Amino acid sequence: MAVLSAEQLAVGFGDAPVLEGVDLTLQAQGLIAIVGPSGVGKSTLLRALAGLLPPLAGRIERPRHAPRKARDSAMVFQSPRLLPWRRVLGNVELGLENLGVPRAERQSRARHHLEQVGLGEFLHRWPHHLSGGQQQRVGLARALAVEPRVLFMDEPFSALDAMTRGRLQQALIALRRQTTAAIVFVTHDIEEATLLSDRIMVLGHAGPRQPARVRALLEVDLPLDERRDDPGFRRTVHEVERLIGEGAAP
Ligand SMILES: Nc1ncnc2c1ncn2[C@@H]1O[C@H](COP(=O)(O)OP(=O)(O)OP(=O)(O)O)[C@@H](O)[C@H]1O
Repeated sequence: MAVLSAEQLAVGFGDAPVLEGVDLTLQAQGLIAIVGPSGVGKSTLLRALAGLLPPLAGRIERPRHAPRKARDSAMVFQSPRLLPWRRVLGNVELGLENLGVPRAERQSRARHHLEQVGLGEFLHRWPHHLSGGQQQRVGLARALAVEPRVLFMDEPFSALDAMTRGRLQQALIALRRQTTAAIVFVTHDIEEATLLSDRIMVLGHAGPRQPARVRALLEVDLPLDERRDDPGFRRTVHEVERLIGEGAAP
């Protein structure tokens, strides 16, 4: 089921597009990774798709469904931006308060999503008593709790050490089986993109003073479990590296 579609989207600031010609359809339960060189417009595209930045051209459609106490989308950033004066549970309940969800339901939804990210034991901790990886898990639970149709993640694991990052990648792979949200995941890390996604959108600069373009949209047809061990994993990583390394787009 399509939860969002974009057609010939141009995004940028003022009247100058940073990126143009983006066609994209997001399906429930899919994960698309967006990769490309620094400054190509990955975060700008994410913000436009999330409705935080008006597109300069093109159309974004978000099919409407029956009203429910949920959000169309939620964001997870590099830093989780937790409220220091609220405990873990209170931080996750926050978005549900804004949706007008009654207290008992709020608490049970927040608990459920904290358990989902492996933090069932930490409900009453203060954020500053958590590690960076645990704080990022709280941010993820907070985003999941509003049951978004699309979950936007902007380099969510890039501030973490390699081991914590690996654990959170595995947590996200497990989560994909339990959520119906479509996930859009911006990353610099091509291995991470290949590990997590079923499609990879490669953005590329098209030339000096020209807006960037979509260079390729690859299908990643590999099993989610033990994906690194599949011979197709390296092939896909190399293919994406090659696409990013290419000069000007045709
Ligand atoms: N608020 C803004 N006003 C004007 N230009 C901006 C603004 N934010 C970003 N830009 C410019 O838009 C372009 C794309 O930025 P964006 O952050 O989307 O790139 P990115 O691909 O996410 O980069 P990185 O990988 O380094 O995070 C850059 O040239 C950047 O300087």
